[in-house]
Amino acid sequence: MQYSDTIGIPKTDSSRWRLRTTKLGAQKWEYLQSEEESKHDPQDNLTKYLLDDPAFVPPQITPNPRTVFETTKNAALFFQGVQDKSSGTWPVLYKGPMFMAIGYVACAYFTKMPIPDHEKKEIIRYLVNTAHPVDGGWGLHEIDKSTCFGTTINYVILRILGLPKEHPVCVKARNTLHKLGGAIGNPHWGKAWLAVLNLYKWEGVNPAPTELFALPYWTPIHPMKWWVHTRAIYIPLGYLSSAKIQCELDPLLEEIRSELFTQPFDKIKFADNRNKVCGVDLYYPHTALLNILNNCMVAYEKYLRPKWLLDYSNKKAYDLIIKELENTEHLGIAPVSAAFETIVLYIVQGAKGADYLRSFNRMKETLFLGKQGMTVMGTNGSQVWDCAFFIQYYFVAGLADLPEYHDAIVRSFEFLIRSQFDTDCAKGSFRDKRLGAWPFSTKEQGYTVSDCTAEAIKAILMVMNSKSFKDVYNLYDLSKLNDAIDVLLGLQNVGNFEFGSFSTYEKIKATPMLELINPAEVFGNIMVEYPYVECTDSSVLGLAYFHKNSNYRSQEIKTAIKRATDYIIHCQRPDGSWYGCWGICFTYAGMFALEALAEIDLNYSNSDTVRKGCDFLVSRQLPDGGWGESMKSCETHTYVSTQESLIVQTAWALIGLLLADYPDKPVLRRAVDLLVERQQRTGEWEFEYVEGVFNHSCAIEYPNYKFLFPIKALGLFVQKYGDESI
Ligand SMILES: CC(C)=CCC[C@@H](C)[C@H]1CC[C@@]2(C)C3=C(CC[C@]12C)[C@@]1(C)CC[C@H](O)C(C)(C)[C@@H]1CC3
Repeated sequence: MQYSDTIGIPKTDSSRWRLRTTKLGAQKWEYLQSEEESKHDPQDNLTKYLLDDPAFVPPQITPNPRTVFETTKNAALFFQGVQDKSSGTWPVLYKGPMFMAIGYVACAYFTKMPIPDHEKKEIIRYLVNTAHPVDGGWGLHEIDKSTCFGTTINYVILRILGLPKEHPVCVKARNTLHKLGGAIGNPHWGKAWLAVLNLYKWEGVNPAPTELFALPYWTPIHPMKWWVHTRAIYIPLGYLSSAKIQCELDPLLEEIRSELFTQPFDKIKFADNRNKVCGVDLYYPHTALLNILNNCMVAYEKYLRPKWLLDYSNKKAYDLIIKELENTEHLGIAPVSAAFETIVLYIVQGAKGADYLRSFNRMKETLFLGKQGMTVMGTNGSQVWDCAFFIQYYFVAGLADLPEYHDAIVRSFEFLIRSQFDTDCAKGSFRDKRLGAWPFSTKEQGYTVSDCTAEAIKAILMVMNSKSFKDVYNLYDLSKLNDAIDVLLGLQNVGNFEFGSFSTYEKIKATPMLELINPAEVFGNIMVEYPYVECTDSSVLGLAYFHKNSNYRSQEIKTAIKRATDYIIHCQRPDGSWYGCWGICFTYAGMFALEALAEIDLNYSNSDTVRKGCDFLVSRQLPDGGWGESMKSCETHTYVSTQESLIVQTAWALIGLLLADYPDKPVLRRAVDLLVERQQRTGEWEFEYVEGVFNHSCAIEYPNYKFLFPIKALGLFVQKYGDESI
């Protein structure tokens, strides 16, 4: 029973939903319109699992396991039982950020594209179920306090989708918004969405001039040297803000205008509030430099900007959007930029424009349904990343050679093969060579990620090295991994910035000083690429595993590994920890770093770095034998424990310690016991707490982690100490 049920919020008939997937991993929810259709097209078991339907039939496992390995096997059986067999992936609701759905809803409203009733109902239901239980607002992410940004945009969604102003959910959220000072205190992206929807005036939004994109590339601050996400957002956002595009005003928008602010809309001096950001939202305040630049830009836009230059630079921005769509099969890199892009396409091409229609349609692949309702995910999924882990961890855990796991591994292996990039990006799109690499989600999304490439290389090789998989050797031409290695080697930072490290999508191309002009206010470290210890660790693992299997670019790989591991050692904090940016937080990074160091044979007994790393983790073990780290660690850059230990983090710590050859076995056994105790009778582990993070301030769930990491941890334990009874 969800909260929405207790207050009578309508919902769809969950038995009518079908999850359609493609061989390339695209996932789309479809709602069957009649009982009749439903009969001919029965709902599968995976969908029932995803919707928490009691009719879900869990896979057959050994009842009452007696040993650690039996426990591991049961978990492994459960997990492969919820694989989507046709694609070889694990579709899951990749949720957490609360600022994604506004893009889809605003884009549909702006372009007058109807949102079907079943989507409307479920999006409303999701928001009702995720509203803060006390004040009814929303934050930046699902476990955040209510913020002006989260509350404003999600309130606007509810209103646009038809929840009346007087509905108690709206009343409660609105009161909270007003207590936060009203929508005037929105950060830059909030203000921008409101301005696009004509619920705010562009003069109250700091400028994002497209002229930047007309600069010659050699300028050190050229936006195409920024982090891929930031530039992908600022290209269309720049277009909309430079051209001051606004949705047609209608009676509903006029009503919403009168609800969002603490003063009448017409009395607000928007221009005076460009820099006003509600205190609870602020994570990354403006620097004095940014304020000066913004003031100059405002003056420039008002008095100096020649029309021809505006047209010229907006045309440049539009061309870049078209290239982005070409490179991503119209998906765009992620939902925020995709929504802004789709509005620009509508402006330029009109309601019948082919690119607009295709982009709008593909946005639907980021919508995902769960038991709380439907929302827009952080990306179009986490398919490649999960598959690469799945294959590797079943090998590491000693499962892959057992016949019962064979077919699931083959399906994922085939998915990874299909997902390797086999084309490069369009000329003039400022993208590096990608041929041979892998993305985080799907090949169509089109963006190389360093660690995803490295983990996929390792997974592919494990299958190709195993006698048990002789039947599929012929499916893959191993020389294609050389292309992957070329891309990966090219991603290492070997210039002035953070020598030896790896970043996410590209190498660092511009100075981190650009963070001084980070305009987003709610995120840290978004302007350029940064070195990430986890990306560096995975890259070491991929390179080292490849190196053991091939002579290709052997010397260069050796050098790259040396440089990367030196970087890992160098970026350890004095207390022995590593700060993690993509998982929570020190535990996640500790695991990856210890694994990478184990790859070059550094362990507890021969390395100070490893010893300190292990001692740090062990010092955080909770009395019940597990680990638990709070999202607060990411925000404050200081280890903050949760009260209860958590299975995913217990598994992370256990993996790190096992791979580092930590000598005190009882410490490890207690963690194993905790994982065993928490396992359900079905073989699964239940969701406990969000696992991931981005940009220091936003939490995001990785629903497959609760299977992948405990399976790896338990399997490693069994490999090392034998199969102990539980
Ligand atoms: C602030 C902005 C631009 C919001 C849009 C959301 C994206 C930036 C997020 C959503 C998912 C996300 C956290 C992701 C990553 C980058 C940023 C993403 C795409 C990467 C690929 C970075 C490298 C990481 O090791 C890992 C592979 C785990 C993640 C996966 C998800």
